[in-house]
Amino acid sequence: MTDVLPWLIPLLVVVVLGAVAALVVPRTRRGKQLPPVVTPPPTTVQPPRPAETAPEPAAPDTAEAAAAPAVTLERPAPTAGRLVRLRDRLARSGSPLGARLLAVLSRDHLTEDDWDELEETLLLADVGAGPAGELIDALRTRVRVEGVSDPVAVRTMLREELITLVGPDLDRTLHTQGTAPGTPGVVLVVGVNGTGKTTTVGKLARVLVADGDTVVLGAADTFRAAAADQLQTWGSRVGVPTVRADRDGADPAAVAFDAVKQGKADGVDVVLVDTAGRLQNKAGLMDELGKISRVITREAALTEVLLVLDATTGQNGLQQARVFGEVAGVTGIVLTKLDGTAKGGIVVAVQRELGVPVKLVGLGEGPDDLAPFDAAQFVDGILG
Ligand SMILES: Nc1nc2c(ncn2[C@@H]2O[C@H](COP(=O)(O)OP(=O)(O)OP(=O)(O)O)[C@@H](O)[C@H]2O)c(=O)[nH]1
Repeated sequence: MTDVLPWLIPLLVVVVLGAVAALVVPRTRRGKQLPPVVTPPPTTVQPPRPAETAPEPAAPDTAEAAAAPAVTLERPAPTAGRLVRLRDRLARSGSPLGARLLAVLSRDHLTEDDWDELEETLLLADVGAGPAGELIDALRTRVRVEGVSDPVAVRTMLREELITLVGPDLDRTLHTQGTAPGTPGVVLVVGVNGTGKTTTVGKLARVLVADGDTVVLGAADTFRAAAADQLQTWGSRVGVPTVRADRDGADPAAVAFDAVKQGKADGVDVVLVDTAGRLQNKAGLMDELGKISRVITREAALTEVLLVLDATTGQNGLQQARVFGEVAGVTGIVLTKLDGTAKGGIVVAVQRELGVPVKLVGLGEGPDDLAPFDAAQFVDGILG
């Protein structure tokens, strides 16, 4: 017996420990310590990819270095003064308008034909009949009363009247601040396909990052397969994560909801949600955008609904604007591709059409070619 005792004691200890473990583990599994069984979520948060412009990593010394390539984030250009910086683009796009107006107004003794020519120039630049008529009336009155003739005075007069037409007092603030403590501002970006929505969301993320905000992107354009990749690349360049669906054609409202939820959980300042741009019938559009808005507002208030319009599409763009204005509760307009058109007058027309101010303008395909809109700077741009 004394020979067996040294073996028996450890054996007993092992048996007792085994019994205790058998009793405790199942209980713990039923309790709170262990995570619940997780079903795969419909969306995933994609951390920023290494920036495309990151330098090629040097040959790594260790396996760890190879697994973690250096990420070089881009530093977006400051937003202050962007429109002034991009003024040459406007001057190029608007010069026929500005130059032609000035040329006619500088003539001695303006005739009826001259006034007709002015009106036609405004109409060709998509200003719209109503606003064009108002501008002509205002200019006629001033020419009659003030007898303006010297070129500098003519330019000043035209500048003042154009600024009045564009609306210097409209509130063009981009509402990106959450309305309740702990909730992000939520910006929903809508519009017809190809107008530049995804690009605008990417550029806007850079604007916000440049201004010191933290951002999450929601890729709710689940219709175009490449849109989420495109958005994720934009975000990656400035260290902004993208919430996206795991499969094409997923419910855009679910993605929008998850993005806002994620933004709230992460305590970010702003969530930007990109949407699909197909213009089906009005009822379908209304259903889809309505559902997206409804599910978002379960998590946080929508602080801005931006309608992206392509400035080169003229009257067609206005027609689209009308439909989206009716169904999406648009609070601001982004006018893209102003660099590619001489029809800067669309700024005036679209504001009149929707009763909503232009808040941002796209002036090129470059990452920082999006500028906050300002009436005076815009007019200076088109007058050259
Ligand atoms: N010149 C110029 N091109 C622009 C501007 N904004 C966007 N684009 C270009 O317009 C094209 C379409 O842009 P996207 O952002 O893919 O358009 P989208 O509205 O998201 O399109 P869908 O996803 O199909 O709905 C791209 O080639 C952009 O580079 C701009 O301000 N100026």
